[in-house]
Amino acid sequence: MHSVRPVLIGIAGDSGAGKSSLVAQLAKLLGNDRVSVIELDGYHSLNRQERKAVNITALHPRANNLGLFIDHLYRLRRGEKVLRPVYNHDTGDFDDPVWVEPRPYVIVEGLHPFLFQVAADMYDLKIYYDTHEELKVRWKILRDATARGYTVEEVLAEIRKRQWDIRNFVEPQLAMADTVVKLFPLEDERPDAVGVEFKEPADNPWLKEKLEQISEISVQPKRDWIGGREFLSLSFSQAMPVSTAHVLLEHMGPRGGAILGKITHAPFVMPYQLALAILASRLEAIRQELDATFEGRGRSVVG
Ligand SMILES: Nc1ncnc2c1ncn2[C@@H]1O[C@H](COP(=O)(O)OP(=O)(O)OP(=O)(O)O)[C@@H](O)[C@H]1O
Ligand SMILES: O=C(CO)[C@H](O)[C@H](O)COP(=O)(O)O
Repeated sequence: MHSVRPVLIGIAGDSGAGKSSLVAQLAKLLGNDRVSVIELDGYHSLNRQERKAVNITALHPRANNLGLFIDHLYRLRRGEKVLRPVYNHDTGDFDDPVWVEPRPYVIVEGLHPFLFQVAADMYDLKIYYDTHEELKVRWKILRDATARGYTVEEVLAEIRKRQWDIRNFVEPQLAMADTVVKLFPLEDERPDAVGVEFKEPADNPWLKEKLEQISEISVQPKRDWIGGREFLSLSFSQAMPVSTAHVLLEHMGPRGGAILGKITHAPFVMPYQLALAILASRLEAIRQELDATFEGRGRSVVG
């Protein structure tokens, strides 16, 4: 058992939003050996055939063993390793489970990481990945019709079938998030050209406060209401000079500048690259705070 608990991060969002891709890139920036990933698809309670037989989508909580997941989250937070189940998207069935160690960062990504309050309370940061419908559908078709063995018509039919479950079991997590990251299409031919909007609760606007400290950037947040809660929204739709981004990242956390250096050496930073750097720097800052707290307690208490 570790004496210093991991930083727990939950990344919620619909299928095809880009969660796994985001996590892979964050892990690279933080150091793969410092990150453990929990893919929530492993906690499906029914395989593909069984879901079809009872006519339920993977988004319904009943198609998932969220009790086991919450138990694992609790154990990881305490610094214990867990035997996590694995879902195989090639076969539509389960593989052998694998052990997950509580490394300095544990990132949980999937459909329901903080649907239930008892889970939501355990995270250090809850991110809702709210990719614009146009990108999400394009990306899901591209992926499911190549890597997951579906036809385009099957993917479109599945998306239509899932709408009620998305509204009821995935989107409610929007209002629980510490930050909502919305990717949106730009009028740009390049397939990777996406804009990024950060929405933060008005009572805890971490990014807005950091941006306000940088004279090179003028911040004009827009107000937004999600699930009865006020959010402030900050939008990035243009490339930013790397020198400005560097000043910003240095304000964000202990390794902000170094993280940016790992992402690009170009003179300009694209919005998605900036978002990655901001998120990784925020996680480094949380890790540092947690280490300082445990240092103060003599590094022996698991919180
Ligand atoms: N920022 C991005 N720019 C371009 N393409 C992207 C981006 N993020 C993700 N994609 C593409 O979208 C597809 C879906 O992404 P990913 O598998 O990460 O989604 P997901 O949210 O983890 O989905 P699921 O929950 O269904 O597993 C991938 O094939 C990936 O190539
Ligand atoms: O919503 C999803 C999250 O990835 C998938 O559709 C779900 O995991 C089921 O996967 P598959 O379609 O490969 O059986």
